[in-house]
Amino acid sequence: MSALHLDQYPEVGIFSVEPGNHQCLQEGSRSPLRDEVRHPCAAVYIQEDPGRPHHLLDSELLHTGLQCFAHFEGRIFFILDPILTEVCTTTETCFWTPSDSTRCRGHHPRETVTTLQADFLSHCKPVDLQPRPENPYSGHVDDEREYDHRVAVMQFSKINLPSRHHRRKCVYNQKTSRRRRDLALILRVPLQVIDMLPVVVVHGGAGHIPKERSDISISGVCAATRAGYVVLKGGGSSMDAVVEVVTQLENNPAYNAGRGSVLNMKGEVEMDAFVMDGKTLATGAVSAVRNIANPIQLARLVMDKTSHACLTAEGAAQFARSMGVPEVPMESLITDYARMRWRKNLAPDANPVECQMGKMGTVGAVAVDSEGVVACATSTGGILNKMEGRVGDTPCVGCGGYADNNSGAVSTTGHGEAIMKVVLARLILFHMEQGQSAEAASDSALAFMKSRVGGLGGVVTVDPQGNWAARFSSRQMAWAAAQKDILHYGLYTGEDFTQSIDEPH
Ligand SMILES: NC(=O)C[C@H](N)C(=O)O
Repeated sequence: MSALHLDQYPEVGIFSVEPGNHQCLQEGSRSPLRDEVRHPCAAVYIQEDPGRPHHLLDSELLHTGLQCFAHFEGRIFFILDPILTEVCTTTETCFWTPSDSTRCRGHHPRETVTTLQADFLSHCKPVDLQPRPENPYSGHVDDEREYDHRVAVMQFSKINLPSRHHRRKCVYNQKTSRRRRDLALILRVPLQVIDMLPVVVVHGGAGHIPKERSDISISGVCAATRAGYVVLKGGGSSMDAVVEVVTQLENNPAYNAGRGSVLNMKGEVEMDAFVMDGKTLATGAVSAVRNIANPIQLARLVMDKTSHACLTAEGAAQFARSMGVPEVPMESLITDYARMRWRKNLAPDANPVECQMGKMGTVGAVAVDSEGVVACATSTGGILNKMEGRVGDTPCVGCGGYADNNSGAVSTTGHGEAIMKVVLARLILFHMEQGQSAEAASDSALAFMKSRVGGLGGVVTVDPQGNWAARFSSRQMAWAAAQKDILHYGLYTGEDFTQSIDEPH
């Protein structure tokens, strides 16, 4: 029998109710995931498909599933679908089919299973789960995708643990797993995930937004947020969603990213962009790139197509050419507004601080998809009248953004030099790892940046469960978030307007 290598499937694993509590694991379990238990997770019960044979999964997984049956107290998800057969097709051993009743004879406690099942179900309430965008096991199975759409998830409000007697039977069944009828597959899915996901949170830059530009700033982030949410609801990944959002904002001349970027000392556009995938910690960045409409897409190509984390200036341009990314004239990226601000800042009586504040408008997004994978994307033209070749915080890992499924994702905006000094995005996730909420962690890191280095900025933050925050220490930050078909948005501190996601802004 070919074994299923659990470590290849980060979403399949053993878990305990409390992070760090391994008591529910079978003694002597050889699971490679044994030490990776960090989050409260969901257990999944897979009912047999009446029409199909089940195949035996790796017996170790069966064992751990049984342990879960015996020890998991409350709050369990069961998937009533033969999704497991997707996994099982990698193995040869036939497990059980309803027609194959001989295998249920004798020692198989059929009634026990049925009773347990009825008992479980009587304490279940259905919860919607989005069809999974991509079959995580698709490398092994190609004809089973239809099952994705048949997943029904039940959340327990209360569960009666099997009696000792039942447990003993289960243990027996571990040894004779050919006769087992019920399989438990355990997914590392935080329990709250089902309700709160997917979610996308977007910013259009922290700073001081002139009154006449506040409406377009807000409507732009709202429109981009909706677009990102559509991607997520359609089963797209969080990475697809954040890249879509940022691409839209780069194309919108109201922001300091892509078209609309601020100009450097020489009156030219040089842009930075960054993406990060929380599942693998893969990153991609470009810095000081010119003549490209969507630096965020180039950053994603760096992540996907190279073994590097960041390409800069001419090297990035060469890479873009090799990838067939079209070059655009710099003029097409420069708006009248950007040129006006640049000139104003060159005037002898210009107040450089005031001018800097007026031009903020870096864009960024974080998202968690239905699979619980987090991602971030950030793109900027940098700061006004910067020196040629200046690289800001945006493309630096942990500064302009960070994404890690173990803690969350952040995209930042604000004074890049200050953000780099405190490694703002990673600092926020550090606070979250210490137990702070997304909101509290964002506030404390921003407060630290202000007090320690005098820097102002803003962030959007999510945790893998879908809790999110849009926080800033600057006067304003255009932001929006979409979750549970509701659009949230705001510009000044304390604002959180809501409307249905379908309502035009
Ligand atoms: N507006 C911004 O967010 C600027 C960006 N953080 C930079 O310093 O490059």
